[in-house]
Amino acid sequence: MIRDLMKILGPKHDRDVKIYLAWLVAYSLLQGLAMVSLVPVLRAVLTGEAGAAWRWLAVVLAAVVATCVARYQQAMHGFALSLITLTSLHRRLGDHVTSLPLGWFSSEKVGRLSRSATNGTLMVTNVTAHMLTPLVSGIVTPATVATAMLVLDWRLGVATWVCAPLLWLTHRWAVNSVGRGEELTDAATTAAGNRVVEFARDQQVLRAFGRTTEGYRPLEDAIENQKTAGRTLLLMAAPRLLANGLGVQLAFAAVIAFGLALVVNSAIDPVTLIALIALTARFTGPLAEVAAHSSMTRMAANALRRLASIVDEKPSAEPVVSRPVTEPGEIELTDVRFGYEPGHPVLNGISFRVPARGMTAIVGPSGSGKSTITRLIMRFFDVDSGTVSVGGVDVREQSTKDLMAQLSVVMQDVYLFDDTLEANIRVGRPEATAEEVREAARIAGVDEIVDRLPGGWATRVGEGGASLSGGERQRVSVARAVLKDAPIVLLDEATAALDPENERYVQRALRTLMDHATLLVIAHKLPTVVAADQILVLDGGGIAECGTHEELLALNGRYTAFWNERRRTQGWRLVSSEETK
Ligand SMILES: Nc1ncnc2c1ncn2[C@@H]1O[C@H](COP(=O)(O)OP(=O)(O)OP(=O)(O)O)[C@@H](O)[C@H]1O
Repeated sequence: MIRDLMKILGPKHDRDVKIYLAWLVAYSLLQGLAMVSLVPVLRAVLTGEAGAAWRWLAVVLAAVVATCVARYQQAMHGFALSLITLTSLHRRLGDHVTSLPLGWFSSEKVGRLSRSATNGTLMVTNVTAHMLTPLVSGIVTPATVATAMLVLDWRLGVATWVCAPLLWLTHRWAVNSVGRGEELTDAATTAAGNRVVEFARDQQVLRAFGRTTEGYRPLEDAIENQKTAGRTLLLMAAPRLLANGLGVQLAFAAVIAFGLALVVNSAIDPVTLIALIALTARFTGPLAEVAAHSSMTRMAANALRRLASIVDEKPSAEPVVSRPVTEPGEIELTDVRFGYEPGHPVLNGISFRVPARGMTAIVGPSGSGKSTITRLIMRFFDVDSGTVSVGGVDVREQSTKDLMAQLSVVMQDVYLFDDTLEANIRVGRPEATAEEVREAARIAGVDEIVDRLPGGWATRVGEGGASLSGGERQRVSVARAVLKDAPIVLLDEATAALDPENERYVQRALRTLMDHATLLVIAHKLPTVVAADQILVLDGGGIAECGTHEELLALNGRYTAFWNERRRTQGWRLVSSEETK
């Protein structure tokens, strides 16, 4: 738990944690000593030695004052650490997450991150403020008392130490069951949370297929799993926690019974026994408190471990020195093998070169790995073997900043921030002047959207660009690429037909981009394919054919089949629309 806490707070706060722990241990030790010093007081009172009683009372007082000072110090340091956790953990998580490879961001991981960043952080804030104190004092104070018992009466001391491992074992047994149960409920809660988000996001599809009234099976299953996990936690943990509390009281009773047996056999005088019973009663208090806090402590330990596991995730390997680009605008893949999961290769030793300037189109059946190629070029994932070079240099030898400076990306799923159109275009190059932003907007046809919006340039576009149509969002994305003016543009052409107006704007912007950039297009439309300087036909994890449109048609192979298929589909559409007029 402490190791995880240090990990998530970072090395900068190691010293703060150590000072806090030192005060906490000092407080727990002093608390034990204060309890022990009560024994001679009691003994003196019971035997009527007034002078000794006053002397020992002074010792008790001194021990109590020292305990209070240590308690105050540990509480203040604990609260200070809590504050540090609250203010710095989100930043630390944010900084770390931005260094992770983009392949890490699956919906399951993002769901877990969001739960850790909210509930987890609150839980961790409580660790130093409240939770560690009963845990540490619940171990150190009884250990101090039990050691002192050895000095006061070795037989009762040994009896107390014999109980300790048994108590520890029942405690671990109870706490581990809480931990396991909590892991199950956390996984089930994360899954249910993800399903709720999916249910809300996909309302359009669900309603279109009438799936909202009869219920959405995956969500119902996830909620049912969550209930089962909660019940399992309760059934697993409650009896064991009860047994743990009972164990503490039984140990207390056993030590008293043993002491009484010693008195009966005249091995110890009754006065000492009464004093030691008073001490044993104080001894069980902190233990009972550990038992009472054990489930919360275990949950906090799990939250700490989950946060620590995020901080432990390896950032993308960045080179010590980023190698400068040697062939601006060029992309080359050499014998690249890659799969998302071991044993399921997507690309099987693929090699091709995209020369600077001009347009290269990638075509191929769905699932053949077209988008995967663009992800490898952007280094969202690292190849299993082979090399991906951008600008003449292996992407692994370039810093993310240098690599991304060479690339503009226009994907099908355009995400817009809930901000103005201007701010959304400016994402392409934040330092661009207002004129440059307007010029990029004009080239991509965004100015025409602005004219129609009630607030003009100042209109907010809603979360994800919800107030714009798909075609309009793509125009904004193209404007970003125009503004960025990177030497390479990766474009995933929209599969859905854009209306002629959007199509015209997007094509015009692409021609502008092509004037001084390399265009690598995942092409879905025949005019784009025909206009390409080079066409790569992807199939079976490799390049099946490569050449210009004419060269590939002459081969009469896969490309010809693809071409004929697309023309037939397009022809069918034309006829169909004619007929409906
Ligand atoms: N994040 C991922 N994790 C696991 N497998 C994936 C992931 N992304 C894609 N795949 C799998 O990799 C294969 C290639 O996917 P990719 O998206 O590159 O195909 P594509 O040719 O772009 O398809 P489409 O034309 O339908 O977009 C597919 O079998 C797909 O299921």
